[in-house]
Amino acid sequence: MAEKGTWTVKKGLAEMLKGGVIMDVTTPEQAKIAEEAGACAVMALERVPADIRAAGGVARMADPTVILRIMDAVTIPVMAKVRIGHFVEAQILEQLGVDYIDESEVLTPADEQHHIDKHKFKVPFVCGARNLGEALRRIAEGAAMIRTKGEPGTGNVVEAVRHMRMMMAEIRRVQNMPREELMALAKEMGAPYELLLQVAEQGRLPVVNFAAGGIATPADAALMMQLGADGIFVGSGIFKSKNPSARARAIVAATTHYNDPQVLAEVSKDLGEAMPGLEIATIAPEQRMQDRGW
Ligand SMILES: O=C(CO)[C@H](O)[C@H](O)COP(=O)(O)O
Repeated sequence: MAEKGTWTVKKGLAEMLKGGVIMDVTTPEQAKIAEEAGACAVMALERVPADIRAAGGVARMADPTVILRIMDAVTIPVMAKVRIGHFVEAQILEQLGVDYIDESEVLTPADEQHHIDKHKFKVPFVCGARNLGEALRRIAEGAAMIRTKGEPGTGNVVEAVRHMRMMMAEIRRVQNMPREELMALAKEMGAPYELLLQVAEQGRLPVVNFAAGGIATPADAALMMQLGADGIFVGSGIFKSKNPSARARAIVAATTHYNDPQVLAEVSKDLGEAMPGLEIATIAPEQRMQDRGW
């Protein structure tokens, strides 16, 4: 059996989630709804991003009691969020035995300059990124999974699209570049050269890349998959909609059958109202979650 905490195991765990939907949940009841709808994992947190946005103040790691109750309620992997740079919250989550930690911009950052040294942990980490340089910096720190950031809690997919298009365009550029130009690009992107070289050779990130932030409909999920996402994170889109179970099932089906318009048309019917959306231009700069971290 592979030893827990090695790079291969950490990365492999994320690969097993490929093609699936990871759903934010705040209670064991929501976790059961997610599992029954076919989620490949759940993410335990105190409030979904739309509620974090509305509440203001400091958003922290969820109460361990709630996380443990969620772990008891489901058989699928349970992830949980820590604040950027808050390595003690991560120590606590590792102690609780969660399957994955999300060092997330959705919570209030604890450190404005430094992310967690994720190599120190046996539990794997996922981190957000808006472009290739940011993704490779997080991977260099030990992230075994990446998700594009989008703008969480808005129900507006436009930023998720922007970040995924940016990531894929940069990967294509690197792939087609003469090798002697890579070092200068590594310097410009602030990306480790060895990782950039891997991207050039493999034509993809060294770890799986899900899409997150603002996905609210089955069509949004399929759009992100067609743009190249390996899977989907949905938070507010499900539990801030009128019928969470139906919408959760539909988003799972749309993620699986993302290239089949007939299925997409079918699963998009009769879902009740989607979450209310937010125009990105109306968000004050200091409330933009995607700009947290670097
Ligand atoms: O993984 C996440 C960020 O850490 C969230 O699950 C994701 O960003 C949720 O965003 P939204 O509420 O817009 O679906």
